[in-house]
Amino acid sequence: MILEGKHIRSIARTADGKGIRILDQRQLPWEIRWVELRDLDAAAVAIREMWTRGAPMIGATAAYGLAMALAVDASDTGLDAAYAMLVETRPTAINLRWALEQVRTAVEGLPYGERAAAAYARADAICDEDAELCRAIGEHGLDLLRGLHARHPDRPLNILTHCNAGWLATVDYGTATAPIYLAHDAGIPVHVWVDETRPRNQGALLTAFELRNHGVPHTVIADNAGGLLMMQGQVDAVIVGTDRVTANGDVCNKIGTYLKALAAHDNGVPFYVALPYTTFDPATASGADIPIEARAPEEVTRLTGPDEAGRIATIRVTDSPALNPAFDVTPARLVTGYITERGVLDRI
Ligand SMILES: CSC[C@H]1O[C@H](OP(=O)(O)O)[C@H](O)[C@@H]1O
Repeated sequence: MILEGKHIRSIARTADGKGIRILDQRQLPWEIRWVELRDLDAAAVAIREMWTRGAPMIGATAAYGLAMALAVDASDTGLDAAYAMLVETRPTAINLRWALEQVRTAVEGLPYGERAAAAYARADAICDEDAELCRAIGEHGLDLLRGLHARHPDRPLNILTHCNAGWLATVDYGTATAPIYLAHDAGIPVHVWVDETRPRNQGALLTAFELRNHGVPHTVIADNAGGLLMMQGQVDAVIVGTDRVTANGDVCNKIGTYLKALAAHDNGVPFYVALPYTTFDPATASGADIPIEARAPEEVTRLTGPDEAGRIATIRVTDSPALNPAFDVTPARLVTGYITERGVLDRI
């Protein structure tokens, strides 16, 4: 999306076409560091260690990771080994498995010498498709926000979002942010309450960075402040992204999303989930069946970032044991609607 005044995507092929170029999101917003991933191992590390993250972005990176692997070993054994390594990097976002299956289907049955090119082509198409899907999510979400703003045209529309479901989490536009960007660009005054999103602070670090670059008014809040704001009538709608929506409409998303949905339900605030259908997983019956990624306790017990002098420091939040589930599940009954490329749906 907009970065340093230019419209760019969050992932692209390297100049020689063999690798990919992504932003190392661990350094944002303090440093805009583009990195080149040039083989399978680099792609796996980047996903597992969250250099790059967000369901569609994880899928796109994995797709190219498989292509890079096939450029080295296009045998069935090599394909299976690369697939297994990539699919194990993060268990929750369905886009990872979906994208790997797309590439595997595109190459299976081809002569070994044609597989790498077919894999790169499918990965390219996944990126182009994702950008278009997210733009369409934005268009349908724009209609929704236009209607919400018409109820009180005298003041900005206040949207609360959790984590980062922005263009950094996708190839372009984002999912939850796409309607926000399009509404802002259409002249609808919109303000965003940005949940900091402990423990990795994707909201305070990444969503706030995106909104600043796009010129969208926003305010970072502690995760625990959203309920009060809703009770005070300061939130017109909640829009979040998702890592997987199951057959019954349950929504898996960053830890803390469920608590926002409960507060929204209790205060009559509409709660929307924005997703491309590539994040819909009809093969999983309900949220109870989704593997919830458990990440390192140190993400909770330590904080790392620049001090006032710009020196990177790590502080100890606590020396006690910590539990760090990365996602939770919001039951479909708490979801007002799903903003998709096919429209805003009251059921998926
Ligand atoms: C558009 S998918 C965004 C989704 O992914 C994030 O998870 P993570 O930062 O761990 O990759 C979060 O759940 C976002 O809502």
